[in-house]
Amino acid sequence: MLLDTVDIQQQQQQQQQQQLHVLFIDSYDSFTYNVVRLIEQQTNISPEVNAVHVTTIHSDTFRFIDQLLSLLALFDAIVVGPGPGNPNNGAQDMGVISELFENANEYLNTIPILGICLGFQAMCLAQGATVSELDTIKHGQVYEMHLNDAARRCGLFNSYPDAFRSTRYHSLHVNAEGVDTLLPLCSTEDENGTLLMSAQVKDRPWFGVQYHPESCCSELGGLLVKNFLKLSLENNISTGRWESRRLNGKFSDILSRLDKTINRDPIYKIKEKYATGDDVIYVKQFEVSKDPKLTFNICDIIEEPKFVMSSSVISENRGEWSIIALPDSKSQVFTHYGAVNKTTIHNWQDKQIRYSLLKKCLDGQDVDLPGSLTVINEDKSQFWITLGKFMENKIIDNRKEIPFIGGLVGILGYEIGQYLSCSHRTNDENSLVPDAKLVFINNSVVINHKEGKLYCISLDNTFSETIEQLLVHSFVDRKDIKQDLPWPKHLPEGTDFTITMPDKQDYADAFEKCQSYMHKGDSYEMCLTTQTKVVPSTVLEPWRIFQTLVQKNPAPFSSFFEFNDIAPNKDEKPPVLCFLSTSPERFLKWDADTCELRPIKGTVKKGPQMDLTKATKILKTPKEFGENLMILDLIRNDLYELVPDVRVEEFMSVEEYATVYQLVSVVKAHGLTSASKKTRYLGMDILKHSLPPGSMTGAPKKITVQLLQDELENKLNKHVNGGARGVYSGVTGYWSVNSNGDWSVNIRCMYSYNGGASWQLGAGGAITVLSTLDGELEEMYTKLESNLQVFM
Ligand SMILES: C=C(O[C@@H]1C=C(C(=O)O)C=C[C@H]1O)C(=O)O
Ligand SMILES: NC(=O)CC[C@H](N)C(=O)O
Repeated sequence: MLLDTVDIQQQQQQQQQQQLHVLFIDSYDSFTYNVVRLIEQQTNISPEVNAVHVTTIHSDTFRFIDQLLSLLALFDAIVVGPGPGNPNNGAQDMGVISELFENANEYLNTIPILGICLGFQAMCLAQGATVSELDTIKHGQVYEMHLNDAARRCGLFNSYPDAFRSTRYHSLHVNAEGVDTLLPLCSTEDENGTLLMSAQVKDRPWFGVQYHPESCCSELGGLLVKNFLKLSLENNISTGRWESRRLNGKFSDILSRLDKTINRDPIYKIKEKYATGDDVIYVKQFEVSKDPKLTFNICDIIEEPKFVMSSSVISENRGEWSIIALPDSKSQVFTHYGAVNKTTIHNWQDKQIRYSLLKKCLDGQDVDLPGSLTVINEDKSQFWITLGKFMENKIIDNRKEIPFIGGLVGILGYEIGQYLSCSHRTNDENSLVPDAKLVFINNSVVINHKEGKLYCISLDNTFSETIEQLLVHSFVDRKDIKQDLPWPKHLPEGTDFTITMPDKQDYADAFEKCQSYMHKGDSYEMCLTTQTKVVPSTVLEPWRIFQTLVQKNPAPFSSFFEFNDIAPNKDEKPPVLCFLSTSPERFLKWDADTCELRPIKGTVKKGPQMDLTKATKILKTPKEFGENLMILDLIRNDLYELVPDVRVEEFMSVEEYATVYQLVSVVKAHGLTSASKKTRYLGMDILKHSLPPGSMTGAPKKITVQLLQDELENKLNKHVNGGARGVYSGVTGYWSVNSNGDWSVNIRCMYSYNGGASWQLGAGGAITVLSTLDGELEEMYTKLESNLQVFM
């Protein structure tokens, strides 16, 4: 049946009528989207209202409160979210939020508001309560909440039991004693005494909770939100707000403009259908040994340049596959230099491109671009779009069961992530350091260790016959690969290494500063990292060092990347970026429809006195539990920002590695493909949005990475490139043309920006209020030693 325009308009109006519109004010927190989705998940608010639309803005989206006030008639309720900072600091920490609560006029008094943590504190402060530091701070700790009689009557806790458990993330607390306008509803007990956990502003539809209903360890968070929405609806009906809602066209315009104040544009539009690429793709499959050492045996006989993403230990769902990517003269190399906002694109070892010329381009000089070279002036956010545009025409619908069939492989450094500035040059040669380097691979050898299968794959039917024959001759149908790698376990004798470590006192100072930020409420967890520099007396081949590394520290994500992408020339030495890693940590893996993150947080050193049972006990204590929970909630937030269906699939498992035990959680997002066209994202979008990895930053991410970069690591690591983390703390992996991707966190790695003349090693760990200086120093040294041992 055809509907005429009037019918459509009526239908749209009805739909809008059945939706509540909530304005969420975010203070740059890392749990924001956990709350936003919790609100959106509430359906059946009443027989008439069955959906909620949330518009998220930042606390500084509007400079003046009047701009915000003029919009409030459009919304059915406001949620003021959690966040870093202290409400006593007013607009400096809270943007327009303080004024919102202080602006108590007749009109505002009728608007339903729910304040969470920081939002709750700001609401109470405006009523005359005090907000001050807790003696014993609680970050990522789960406590029992107790309701009082008033809670029973107010509706916010409708259908609640008397007690329930919820997560707390706060350094500050509210004391509302003697404040007549505040009605306490809920409290908890701990070393600090009895603490206010929820209150209502009397005679107003303003509520608040100190705890975090959205945490994955909180009980009944959804019910709290649903009750608030019900109360909001009832309030709005009785005050006439509901009737007077704007339902005209302007309303949707304003909403969609507000929705766009936070940019979540995908890096490219996903097509409905992709070509299969059957006419060009070449896949040849062989039976081989299941031993993961096979990868290294193979690497040893392939003399061509190669990038290796391999496993030296096989675990369930990790390290089952190894990839040997073979760049060739058609491979395009994408390099982004954040310090000068430039991206270069050129073919692998294009003989016409000299490094001296590339340098001139980067310095901004006007030169004719030779050969395949393109230089684009763009910042890092635009760089993602460049990658997206390039891949748009490469995606094919083929062999999805193989994780990698060709595509972009490489490294995304720490500073390419959000909220960080890139101004990264090497101390010694003052040369620019790339913030990202990715190479498009046509030819690869991909191995499934679980099934003992090897694939020679080419995207353009150019797989080298010589290599294929060599592989068949040496490995196919042979189960007897060399058990001991044919490599020596130690670096050649006679090489001396000068090792510069971070200064212990500098580390202690940075640790103390972290404690003070966390006590002030600016951060809940800070991943403080150090850099160590190693200069060998003679330059050793990176491959030679990798051989030693993988034997000494086996891990599911061992990577070898030597970017010889500029052809060597006798007059000049391009600064080759080398990256050797034995990372235990997956950051993000995706296929067309799902993505998985695997944050590691919580570390215990192995030793004669430490077995799995003991380690498990330690890893389940409040310190390690809180550390992991904070990052788990942060990761959920990173995913929830783009995808509505996010689940915790594994909760704090203990995993054993060569030198440590670690606490690992797994979070998955589902339904990437099934999302509506407007909200459809790729794994690469999720990667862009969630870098830098939460396990390397702490929480809340924005303020924490800024404090780490500008106040702490610039001093602590001044001996290495001005304290930039560079490739350390970034990610390494691939975006395959069959829509799969897998990226590991760049930890337990070493990297050189000068072809091996000097090496750097990063190591660190999350600091919380429960950390001790000695404990953190030991953790940092343990991680550092796991790779530094190669040189000792
Ligand atoms: C910072 C590092 O590791 C990170 C911090 C961890 C922790 O605090 O327990 C664990 C794994 C990594 O996410 C490192 O290894 O250098
Ligand atoms: N999670 C929060 O909102 C924390 C609020 C405030 N910064 C505190 O630390 O108490």
